[in-house]
Amino acid sequence: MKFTKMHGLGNSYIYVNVFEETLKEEELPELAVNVSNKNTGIGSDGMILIGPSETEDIQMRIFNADGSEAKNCGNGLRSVAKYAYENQLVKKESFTVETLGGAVKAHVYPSNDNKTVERIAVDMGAPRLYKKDIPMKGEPHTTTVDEAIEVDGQILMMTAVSMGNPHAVFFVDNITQAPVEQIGPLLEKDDMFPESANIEFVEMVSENEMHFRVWERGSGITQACGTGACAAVVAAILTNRTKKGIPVTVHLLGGDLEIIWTENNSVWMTGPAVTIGHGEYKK
Ligand SMILES: N[C@@H](CCC[C@H](N)C(=O)O)C(=O)O
Repeated sequence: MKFTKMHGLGNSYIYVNVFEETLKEEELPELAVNVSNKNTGIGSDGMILIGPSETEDIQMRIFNADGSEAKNCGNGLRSVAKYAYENQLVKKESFTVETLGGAVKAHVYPSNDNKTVERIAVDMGAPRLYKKDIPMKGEPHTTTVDEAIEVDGQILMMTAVSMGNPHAVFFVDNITQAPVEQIGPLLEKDDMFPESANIEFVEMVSENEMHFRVWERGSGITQACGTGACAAVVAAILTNRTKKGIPVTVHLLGGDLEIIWTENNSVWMTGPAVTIGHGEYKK
């Protein structure tokens, strides 16, 4: 199986071009687990398939390192956009990508010779806030904004946001002391999230800057999470820490993303994507 390894701010995936490779549906979860293993596989946070779409210009499917299929991936979308443009799967700078979490619009900024792309903006669409859309247990048409929950004997204030995939965001005073490894795995699989959740910790620096750490559903601690960064900015706005229309620089372990929730209810994410290399994986 031919593959390309790419990363967005250190959040790396094995990308498979399924316009060319034929993979069986039933082998995908195990393949994702195997390629992601850093000792016996290639080493990554999961596997992403780039393929044809019946409704959009291209399709992305994302599998976490534990083989679970997720509905969206921000860092993956920027890498998919770069790959699709550089490999001429799309021939325009703005195009649409189908994900299980809905369709999104990507815009690539190519080099002068049009051959390479380093920076990509993605319109991730409107955040979904109702419990039924996260999904979360409870009244389907209510939201979770700065709501107290008890985890591991601690009371934490949680804001829940779906960016096509589920996120629970917690604001902390000092990001270096955020209990990512302690609370992340406990909350990820808590009963209140029937499909599990990505868990994020955020320290506000100002209304246009924040520090961010993540425990990703199905992959654990990663260097960055694009949908998580979008959810964090939405949560900061919902809890009056910043405002719609103000660009926010999100400092993740692997680097920075620019996020803005616009007045017309779209969350834009702008940042880099990098190709690490290509190879052939013996299945
Ligand atoms: N790293 C991603 C998110 C990948 C999926 C996530 N772990 C989930 O299960 O929802 C990103 O950059 O958004």
